[in-house]
Parts: sequence; C-alpha cells; structure tokens
Amino acid sequence: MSEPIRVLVTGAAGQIGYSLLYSLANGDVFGKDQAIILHLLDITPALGALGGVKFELEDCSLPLLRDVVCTDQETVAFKDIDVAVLVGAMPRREGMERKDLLAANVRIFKSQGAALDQYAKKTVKVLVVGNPANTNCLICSKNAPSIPSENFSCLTRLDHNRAKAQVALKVGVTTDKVRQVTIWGNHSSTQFPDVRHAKVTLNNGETKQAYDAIQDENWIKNSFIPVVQKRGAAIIAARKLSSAMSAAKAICDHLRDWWFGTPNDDWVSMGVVSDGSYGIEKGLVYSFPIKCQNRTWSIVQGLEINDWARDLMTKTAQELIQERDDAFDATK
Ligand SMILES: NC(=O)c1ccc[n+]([C@@H]2O[C@H](COP(=O)([O-])OP(=O)(O)OC[C@H]3O[C@@H](n4cnc5c(N)ncnc54)[C@H](O)[C@@H]3O)[C@@H](O)[C@H]2O)c1
Ligand SMILES: O=C(O)C[C@H](O)C(=O)O
Repeated sequence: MSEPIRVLVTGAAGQIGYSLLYSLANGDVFGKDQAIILHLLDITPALGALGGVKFELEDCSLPLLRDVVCTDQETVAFKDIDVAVLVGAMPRREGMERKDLLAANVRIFKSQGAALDQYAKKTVKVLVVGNPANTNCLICSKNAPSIPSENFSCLTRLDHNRAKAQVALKVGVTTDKVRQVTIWGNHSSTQFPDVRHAKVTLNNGETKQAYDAIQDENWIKNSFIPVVQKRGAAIIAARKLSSAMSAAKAICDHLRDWWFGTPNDDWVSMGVVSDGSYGIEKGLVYSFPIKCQNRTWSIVQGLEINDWARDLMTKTAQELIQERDDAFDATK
C-alpha cells in the first residue's frame, strides 16, 4: 500500500460532490491499493451540510479512506494536495448559457489558482469542472505560474461520453464498442462532437468507421451534433438541476485515464492548454483528442481536418477567445 495521496474536491457539499466522493474514496479512480485523504472545501454556510457528508463517508467504512478534512479555508484545503477537482461554482439554470456564469465564477478560479500556486504540491494535477470550465481552467492556470500548465485540464469527458452513448444507441451496440470519438473546443453549445475518425465494432465482430456503421450523415449533422451540444440544457430543463451523476462519472473517467493511461486503440477528450496543434491559438484551454501515459497527456496528432470540420473548430475557438477576453476584464 503506497503513501496516501491528498485529493481536494471543492464545492464538496454540492450535488456533484455527493455523487463523486464515494468513487474517489473507494479506489475506483486511483486504484484499490492507493490510500487517500480527502480535502473537502465549501463556503462557510455549507459547512453544516459538509459535516453530514463526512459522517456518510465514515459510515461507508472504506479502508482506503484515511482522513476527511472539511474546511472553508483555502489555506487548509490546498495544502500539499496531489490532485484538485475544482467543482465549487454556481451552476446554470434554465435559459442560461454556461458563459453567463463567467462573471460569478471566474473570481473563484483566480483565487483558487493563487492558492494552488502557494500551497499545493508542484506536481498537483488539476481538473476544473465548474462552468464555464475551459475559461475557469485558463484563469486558474494563469494564477498559478509555478505549476506547469500541463497540470491543468478541464472536463469535456462528459460530452465525450454523451457522444459515445448517442452513437452506440444509433448503431445498436454497447458503448464500449465505440472508440476514437473527439470533442473539440469549448464545453458549451459551440463544441464540435466529431465522429469522422471514430470506429464502431458491430455485434458480428466487424469493426467499421462510425460513418459507415451509422450510414446516415443527415443524422450526424442534424441530430447527433446538436443533441450532444445541448445535452446539458436538456437535463436542466428536465431535472431543474444540472447533471450530477453523469458529471461525477465523467470526472472519475477523466482522472483515472490521466492517472493510469488510455487504452492503445482509443483516445479521450480533455480540455488542455493549446500548444497550437490543429491551428488552435496557443494558450486557449481547448478540448482535443488526448492520449495519456505515465500520468502525462499528449494531443493525438495528424487527424485529417476538412473544411466543414475546420469551420466548426474555428467557431468554438472564437467563442473561447471572447470568453478569455471577458474573463481577463472581469478579474482585472
Ligand atoms: N464541465 C462539466 O462537464 C460540468 C458538468 C456538470 C456541472 N458542471 C458545473 O459544476 C459546477 C457545480 O455543479 P453542482 O451541480 O455540483 O452545483 P451545486 O450548486 O450543487 O454545488 C456547488 C457547490 O459549490 C459550492 N461553492 C460555491 N462557491 C464556492 C467557493 N468559492 N469555494 C468552494 N465551494 C464553493 C456551493 O456552496 C455548493 O456546495 C457548476 O458550475 C456546474 O455548472 C460542469
Ligand atoms: O449544462 C450545464 O450547465 C451543466 C453541465 O455543464 C453539463 O454539461 O451537463
């Protein structure tokens, strides 16, 4: 059994926190021989509820869980952490776009970036979930100059999982038979869910390009893409609350693959700081096809981009440029 790692979850008294913490503490993410100390941060009025979450974690009787630190103080929450899952932020309500949360949420990520810089291990791996996730991640990274920008990522795995599930439903296979799906760009309704390079293994064992398995380009362009782009809003309209169970599952998938690596024949989608790949402006936090190995990620190179795809990739990049500029104004 290795030394315990310290994993911070912010907004831990919220609905994603409630769906997420058991899986982290149970070894589903960092492995069944990795002990864990949970740091749970929330705002002062939520500390009572957070105490109840701590009781429940104790009552789960999990041998890997060595301690639970509940706090409203960044100095305590960010101290010596190995992993930060930054969830705590306002969620959107019906009729809002995620970027409408920018003014309310971006200050949180400025402050938490500075706290990471000051108190966390320099090797800390950061996953930003709070919306607008890409731009919050950018602000967080900018405010933590002593931590390599490669250590920052934002969650687009939920969109990736949604895309896989839609293709699987359409073709009539299980989701594990769909691979090499990509979410490009922003975790917003401008994202580009791309199945041009995806493959599907059919129930007879034959593997085909997703386009050939689906055989319905109209469905891809006019149903699949908008459904994935607007799935978060559809959930809010139905539940009057934003996604939580599927978001928590996606957080676990994202962290586990970053920690243990992606399968040889597949990739995942992660929002990471662009190095200029695929002509995307350097420094934007943009979702790319990603492979992970030895706890580091790299962007899958060499995928063919046609004019149609280029237009969609540029549109979502332009939205991120606007969000970045608005965020810099809001945090001046
Ligand atoms: N990227 C994604 O795929 C994705 C998916 C689902 C939700 N989200 C986003 O995640 C965020 C959280 O969603 P939720 O449903 O858990 O919301 P929630 O309102 O249930 O919980 C948010 C929690 O954050 C806390 N909080 C607020 N400000 C904080 C601060 N400064 N420091 C620490 N904690 C703070 C709140 O007190 C609350 O307990 C929202 O911004 C939502 O839009 C992102
Ligand atoms: O859509 C939202 O506001 C919540 C989350 O980002 C989602 O995609 O479900």
